[in-house]
Amino acid sequence: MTRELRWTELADVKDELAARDWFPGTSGNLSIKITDEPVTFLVSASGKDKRKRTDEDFLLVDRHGIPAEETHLKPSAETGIHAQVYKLTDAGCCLHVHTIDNNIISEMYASEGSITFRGQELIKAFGIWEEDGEITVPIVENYADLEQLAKATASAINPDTRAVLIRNHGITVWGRDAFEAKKHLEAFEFLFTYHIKLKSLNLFHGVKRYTAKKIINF
Ligand SMILES: CSC[C@@H](O)[C@@H](O)C(=O)COP(=O)(O)O
Ligand SMILES: [Zn+2]
Repeated sequence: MTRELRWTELADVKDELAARDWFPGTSGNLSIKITDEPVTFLVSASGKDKRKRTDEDFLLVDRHGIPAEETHLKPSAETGIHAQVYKLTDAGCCLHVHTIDNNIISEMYASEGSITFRGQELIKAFGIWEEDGEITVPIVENYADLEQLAKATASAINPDTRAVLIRNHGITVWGRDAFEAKKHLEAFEFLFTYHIKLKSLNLFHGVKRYTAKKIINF
């Protein structure tokens, strides 16, 4: 596929995620691989309003995340994380979004260092078809030093990893192509929202039961 087609593909994904309001306050970044050897990829320019579609949304960078061509554009501040994902996985596209739900999950399970989902139909979106299939998302600290953050993300990635949560920051998720990366992102966000809602309901019913018992006791 030509670079122009890949650009359009990534711009279309960006529009779809923007329509979900997954880029608040210029947060988030996206990339798509262009060549394999050596690795080059298009990455979103830093600080842009990702809801807008322009000719300056992406720039080409090398495997280290350094611009591969003369440009006045600055690659995303988190390009180093994308570079690690391309180095360590078979990813063809990598997406990073900040949502309230992925932030809540990252904070709830930060001390455990990961969250594991099981018993959910949507786990099949990750190509896991076993009856008792499960998927684990590692959680790393949100280091202000972006090189350290990229290293922490890299060390959390193993062959089964499809995404990494950064504590109170967001998710970085990938797939072999743009379609798969978006599918994985949507599936993870579904699992996060489901988990938070179920936990809130349990909490609510727990409080109600507790209150009822107290009233009876009085
Ligand atoms: C404006 S808050 C978000 C940023 O600090 C960063 O985490 C982010 O996701 C976007 O950075 P960017 O450099 O535009 O790719
Ligand atoms: Zn971010």
